[in-house]
Amino acid sequence: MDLVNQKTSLRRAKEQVPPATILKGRLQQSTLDLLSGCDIQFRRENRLDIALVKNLPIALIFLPAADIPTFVGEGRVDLGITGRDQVAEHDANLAAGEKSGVEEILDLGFGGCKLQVQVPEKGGISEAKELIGRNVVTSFTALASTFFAKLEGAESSQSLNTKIKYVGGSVEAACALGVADGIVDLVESGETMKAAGLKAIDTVVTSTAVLVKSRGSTNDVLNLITSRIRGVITAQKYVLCQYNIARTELSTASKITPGKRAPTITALEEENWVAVSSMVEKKRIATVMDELSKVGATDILVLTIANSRAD
Ligand SMILES: Nc1ncnc2c1ncn2[C@@H]1O[C@H](COP(=O)(O)OP(=O)(O)OP(=O)(O)O)[C@@H](O)[C@H]1O
Ligand SMILES: O=P(O)(O)OC[C@H]1O[C@H](OP(=O)(O)OP(=O)(O)O)[C@H](O)[C@@H]1O
Repeated sequence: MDLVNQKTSLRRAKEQVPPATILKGRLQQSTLDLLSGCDIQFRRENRLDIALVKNLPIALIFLPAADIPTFVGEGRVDLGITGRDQVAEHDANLAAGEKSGVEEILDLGFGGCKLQVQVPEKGGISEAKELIGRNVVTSFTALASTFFAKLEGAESSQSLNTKIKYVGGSVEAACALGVADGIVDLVESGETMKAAGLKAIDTVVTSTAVLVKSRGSTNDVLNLITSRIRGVITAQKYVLCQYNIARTELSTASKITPGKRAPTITALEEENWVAVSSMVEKKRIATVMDELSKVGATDILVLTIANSRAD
């Protein structure tokens, strides 16, 4: 990668367009989809980790998920998208009493995984406390140290008996290679863990992708982007449910579909009947439709929400 060009364009972009948002790696595709839903238009040159947005005064900087909390925390960029696990690791590295510069604004709902303590399936260890004083390998040394410090009742992670060792990747191989008695690693589908003959015995952090901002940072563009992202996330999470119901059953039906604030009720030409329109969480919609049918709702329709501006 041409670092000189990259640094120069980064400097130029920062001078021209201060607010920036950043992303790279595993969470990238979902993030790009999200930005596209927000109508944030940009063209990324081949091999360049910075892109100027065409229709807003911002630059996007593509960085590894683990580095994003540092850049956001130090106020070098205003907004970031990364895993909550990475923010937690960054924060666990802060000195005692030091306040994190990273503030979570929004759970983005994708990139779900868990940072878990894992041991060999056939090794006889079944609780994390049995690893005290032994070797634990991880890429998340700060979170693992804090976790075992708590288990040990240690004053700080400096006085730990458990030996926490860092490796950058293929953490799951550490037990089989005799480097570790247990590991602390991310689990999504669980396939890597299973293939390595490991089992999870505890959870350190549950994570999803989050939108973070630099603490105290606020400006119109930042608020605009946050509001657009919130709108797209809400639209993805909810559907619009419409149905007709006899007025006598309205209060029962409204309890089934209370909406985000309240359902919209419209009178029908037919006396004593109303039409109801309400946002319902997508994952609950089948059950909600069953319940509505049971209380006599008719013409139940479910509509996709393309976008939204709602809190
Ligand atoms: N199965 C998974 N393994 C690792 N990370 C996952 C998984 N599922 C979701 N994530 C989230 O993605 C983040 C990792 O993103 P990151 O871009 O650093 O990793 P990557 O995809 O390995 O890319 P890179 O090539 O830059 O290392 C994690 O911190 C976590 O929040
Ligand atoms: O539960 P799963 O769906 O199997 O995903 C979890 C695995 O994915 C990640 O590794 P990655 O593929 O990023 O490679 P790495 O081991 O080199 O970090 C993570 O460190 C786990 O090993």
